[in-house]
Amino acid sequence: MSVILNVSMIEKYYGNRDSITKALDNISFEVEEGEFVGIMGPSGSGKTTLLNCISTIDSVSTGHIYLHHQDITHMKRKALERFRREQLGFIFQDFNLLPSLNGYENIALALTIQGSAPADIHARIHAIAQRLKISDILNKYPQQMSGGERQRIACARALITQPSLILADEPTGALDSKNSRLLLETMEQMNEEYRSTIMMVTHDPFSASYTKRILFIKDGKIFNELIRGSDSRKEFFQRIIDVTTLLGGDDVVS
Ligand SMILES: Nc1ncnc2c1ncn2[C@@H]1O[C@H](COP(=O)(O)OP(=O)(O)OP(=O)(O)O)[C@@H](O)[C@H]1O
Repeated sequence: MSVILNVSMIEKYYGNRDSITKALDNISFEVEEGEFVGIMGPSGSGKTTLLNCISTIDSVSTGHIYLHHQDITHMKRKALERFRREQLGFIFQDFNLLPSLNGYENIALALTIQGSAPADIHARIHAIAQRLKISDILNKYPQQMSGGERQRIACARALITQPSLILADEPTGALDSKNSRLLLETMEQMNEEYRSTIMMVTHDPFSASYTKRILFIKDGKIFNELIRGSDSRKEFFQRIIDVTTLLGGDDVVS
């Protein structure tokens, strides 16, 4: 397997000389193509900052991030926009679907912007919709969908351009347990069937147990790493609970 993402000695400071927060403190790791990686850690530990630096929504203070060996920390605005559109897929807690477009149009948007032929768009959407079991909600508008349906449309939208990397920030945050489970199974399917490389920030050990590897962050540093290996999801869940208990903070479940 080849390394797709290389995060090298990144630091991120917020604020000014009077009040500085070191949100990321010398973080380095690699992600291989086809991995499903979880990022966990207490509130304020730097999880979202890390994801935002990888997605280029935020910039690093020092260090480098390479995607497919391209340094994404030093790109011009136009190149950045293109990079995000073509290389990344996003799944957010609040779905971020456009309310004036139906499910089909929301999924199609990136391909339409890229100038793909309508017949090609149609074929790709229907293939993905069948796989993710959303064919019968493609005509609905976001306000007519349940939270779980919206999030599955968001997954299809993230998949449709076959991005190098899918970034998810607390994707189950607004879902009940049944829809969380459905979404996580969808993401597992995206990872296993489409070989999508996924990074997911979560504070929830149940969600994290669907990943194959977890990086735990504390005070902006990598504190621990868990690899699922041949563990069942339940066994992995228990190991995650052990680390979150050790880590403290808000990740401890009672
Ligand atoms: N725009 C900003 N300006 C100043 N400080 C910030 C900014 N964004 C984040 N921080 C600080 O950086 C640190 C890391 O924040 P971050 O949002 O990455 O944490 P997190 O692990 O995602 O937390 P949570 O689980 O609560 O979402 C925190 O101390 C936070 O207060």
